[in-house]
Amino acid sequence: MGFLKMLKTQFLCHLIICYVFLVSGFIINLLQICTLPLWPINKQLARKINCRLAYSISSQLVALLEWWSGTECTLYTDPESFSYFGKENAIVVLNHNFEIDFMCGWTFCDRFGVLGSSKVLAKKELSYVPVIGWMWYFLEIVFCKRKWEEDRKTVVESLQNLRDYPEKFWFLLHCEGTRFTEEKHKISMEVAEKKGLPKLKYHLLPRTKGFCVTVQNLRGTVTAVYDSTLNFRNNEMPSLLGVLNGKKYHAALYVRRIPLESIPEDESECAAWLHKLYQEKDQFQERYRQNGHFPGPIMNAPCRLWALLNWLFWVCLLVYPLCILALRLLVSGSTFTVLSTFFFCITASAGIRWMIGQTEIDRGSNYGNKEVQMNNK
Ligand SMILES: CC/C=C\C/C=C\C/C=C\C/C=C\C/C=C\C/C=C\CCC(=O)SCCNC(=O)CCNC(=O)[C@H](O)C(C)(C)COP(=O)(O)OP(=O)(O)OC[C@H]1O[C@@H](n2cnc3c(N)ncnc32)[C@H](O)[C@@H]1OP(=O)(O)O
Ligand SMILES: CCCCCCCC/C=C\CCCCCCCC(=O)OC[C@@H](O)COP(=O)(O)O
Repeated sequence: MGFLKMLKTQFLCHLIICYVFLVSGFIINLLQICTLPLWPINKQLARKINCRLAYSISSQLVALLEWWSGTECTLYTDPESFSYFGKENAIVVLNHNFEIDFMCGWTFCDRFGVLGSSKVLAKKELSYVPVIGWMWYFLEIVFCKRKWEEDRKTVVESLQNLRDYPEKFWFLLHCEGTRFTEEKHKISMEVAEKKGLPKLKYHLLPRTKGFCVTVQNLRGTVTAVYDSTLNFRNNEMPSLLGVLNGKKYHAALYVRRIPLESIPEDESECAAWLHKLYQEKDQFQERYRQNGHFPGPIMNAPCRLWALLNWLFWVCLLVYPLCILALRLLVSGSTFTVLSTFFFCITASAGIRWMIGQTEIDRGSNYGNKEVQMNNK
């Protein structure tokens, strides 16, 4: 094992990375709070500032993926679609099988300059996660409880809010609503059977309501749907802990650009359209499993230096005071100070472990684990 590779597995390195992420994150959350008085005066300026502040947080995870773990993210798409990326607002439909799919998504957002403003229909629980969840309030992320009767009003309102957003954005939808597990897959295929829909091998049955309402409310604001299918080479099952340990993964993303005009306006036709889309996605996954690549040429979307520069900036700013503090602590010799610092570090580590746990499928929700009564919603 090379020295650098060994260094990346060291707990002390992880502690420093997490410390930088947490402290910089809290500083940015605080700055975001400071923008509150600006919202009623100049909403568009407040939004633009918050996009830049959010970039400073989310790009740290991009830097971790690209520069620390060296993960390769390959983009399969046609040149025509490629020419639109980053130049228009779009709805991204992505499969939800991997613990780091959000990091790969963010990486592509960064490559096309829409990372700060990227949006998602996220489960409400994520809004309580420190740093990222709090940052999302200021980005006007759309949250849902995954209970349609309760969500309908808030989701529509949040989507309508985005109609005058001043920055180009991608709106991410994991239509499966939860991450793939064998158990959830079995149950969702029972639902598919009852609905007379073809079975899917690699996806859960998509929930159509969120997609239809998004298309309805963002018509005229977004111009296309990016049907995106993600997989990893050699059945890799990547994790955030793996990335933190410097493990290199190989992601492949296949993107088809579908103009929004071609998506039916009628709700049941729109739902049928989405089911057909997932049947096609399933075939793409099958081909990837068999051939090791997606259809379409590989397009070169190079990673940018900004994520790394932002990360280095925070490291320089925050690691020096940490060293001074540690040194002072050592020379102070006060048992009380040493013990309280020790307990503070343990609590912070437990906190960060809990945050990482949010990305782990084994600790995922029970949503989709039981079949919801059909026609009961
Ligand atoms: C060039 C590069 C291109 C792309 C780059 C890629 C990506 C980058 C883009 C942007 C990045 C931005 C941000 C990323 C950062 C972080 C994101 C991370 C994660 C957050 C994601 C989440 O939190 S996912 C969870 C929350 N989101 C969703 O659930 C969305 C999908 N869900 C819906 O749309 C739902 O409809 C709903 C949530 C709106 C409502 O939920 P509800 O449960 O009430 O659903 P439904 O009413 O729809 O469900 C009932 C219908 O489902 C049938 N049913 C019943 N049981 C099941 C079952 N077990 N499985 C499947 N279906 C079932 C039931 O029969 C009902 O059917 P109907 O026909 O009657 O509707
Ligand atoms: C710079 C390095 C920083 C290292 C430390 C990182 C600490 C962790 C940071 C952020 C954790 C929160 C990330 C939130 C994104 C998780 C997205 C996700 O995948 O949510 C799952 C949801 O879709 C479905 O949930 P279920 O499958 O129903 O359950």
